[in-house]
Amino acid sequence: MLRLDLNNLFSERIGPEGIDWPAMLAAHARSLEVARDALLERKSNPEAFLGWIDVPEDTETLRRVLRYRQANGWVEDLVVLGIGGSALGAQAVSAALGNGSVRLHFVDNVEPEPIIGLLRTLEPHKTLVNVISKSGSTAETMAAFLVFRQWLELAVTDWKKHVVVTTDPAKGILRPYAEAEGLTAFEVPPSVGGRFSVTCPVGTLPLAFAGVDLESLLAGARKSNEQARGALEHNLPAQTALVNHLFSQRGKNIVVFMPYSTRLRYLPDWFVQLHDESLGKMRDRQGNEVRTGTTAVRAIGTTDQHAQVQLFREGPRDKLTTFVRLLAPSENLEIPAVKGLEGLEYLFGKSFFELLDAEAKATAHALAKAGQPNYTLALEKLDAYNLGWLLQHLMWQTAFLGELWNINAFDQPGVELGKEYTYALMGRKGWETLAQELKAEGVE
Ligand SMILES: O=P(O)(O)OC[C@H]1O[C@H](O)[C@H](O)[C@@H](O)[C@@H]1O
Repeated sequence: MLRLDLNNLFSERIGPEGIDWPAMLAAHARSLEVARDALLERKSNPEAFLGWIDVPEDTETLRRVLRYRQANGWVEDLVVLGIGGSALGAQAVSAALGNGSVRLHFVDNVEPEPIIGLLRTLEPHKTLVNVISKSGSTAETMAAFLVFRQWLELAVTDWKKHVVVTTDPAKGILRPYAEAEGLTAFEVPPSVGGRFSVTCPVGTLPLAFAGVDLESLLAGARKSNEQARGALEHNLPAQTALVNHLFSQRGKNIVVFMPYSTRLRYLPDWFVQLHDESLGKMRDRQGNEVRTGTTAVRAIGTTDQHAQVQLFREGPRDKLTTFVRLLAPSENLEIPAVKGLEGLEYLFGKSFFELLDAEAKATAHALAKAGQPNYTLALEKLDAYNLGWLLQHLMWQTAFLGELWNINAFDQPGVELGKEYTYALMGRKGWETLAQELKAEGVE
């Protein structure tokens, strides 16, 4: 169950910047319904990149992923070679819900030392390498694959058994390679963008090895679909999209995303890509220069109360904070009394979850008292169903915002130039002219 607490957005809590929620919801009801209908209408067009809506209904692919997991019980270490949307979802969910049966490692950068260190620890015979790239050509992922491919061939006789590919069904360098070498391969559906791909094999294959209950993860995602299709008063993603929209209009250009959970420590990283890469756009759908976007900032409660809350409370009023809380622990831990530490008697006999929950409520209220708007998404507990629900909720929220802001939330043209400069600096064939231009500009 996902519950929304908007109290710290209302004027009785945060003063003049507060909103009259019933009035705002009524005033924007039509535009939210139009947005929802537009998204549902466009989703049959693969070019609209709305395939993530229906992925949680695709039980056939899920069954194939689970069969592959079943057939590879020998795996003790799974190395994911992927970056951005090809790594962040599986990293967030496995950190939250992985049961440790298989150790997951994420190679999502090209700093050499961590990769060398990982290679030194791995037992090749017990290692499966899942190279994941929607485009099938991302430099970092391909460089890592070249190293791991050679490492396997030198170490084991049947290296092909130790590689599984997740990429576009037709495009890119990886797909023809997988076919030519007869490697097991899964698909990133063409209609699903990387940052929306956690419920397709990009996420579910590593998560199957991490021991995550994938049926429940997808069932939770379907629950969010149900809400997004339903009446506005139950449409939580439309509501949180409206909150983000209203406060971006009030100059809150930063959205802090702060789960009160160490197990959710990588969720903000996944959300940052989803939010920033979807909504930070130069042009609207008609090509007008608009430069939309609010900046997502990672934070974890209670930890970052001791690092960032000073700024969140007393700094500029340029932030909207989203808290994620759990309504119940999966396990709990009692705080014992200790003789001689009577100054801590307020903790004696209490539980860690009580302290976590108190700190979450205290921080949210302290921000509200300083006129800093914040709202809370509360999960019944941290399990696959509720996390799947939250992930799909945040994807819908992002999609609704893209509609409200009249932008394409599903492309990322802004990342291309950096890639082209990289090709030029690395001496890639065909990029010689650009390399010359860079040299003339003092970049080489
Ligand atoms: O999955 P890939 O094609 O390797 O892309 C990995 C990532 O890099 C791209 O440049 C985009 O910024 C991301 O949206 C994407 O998730």
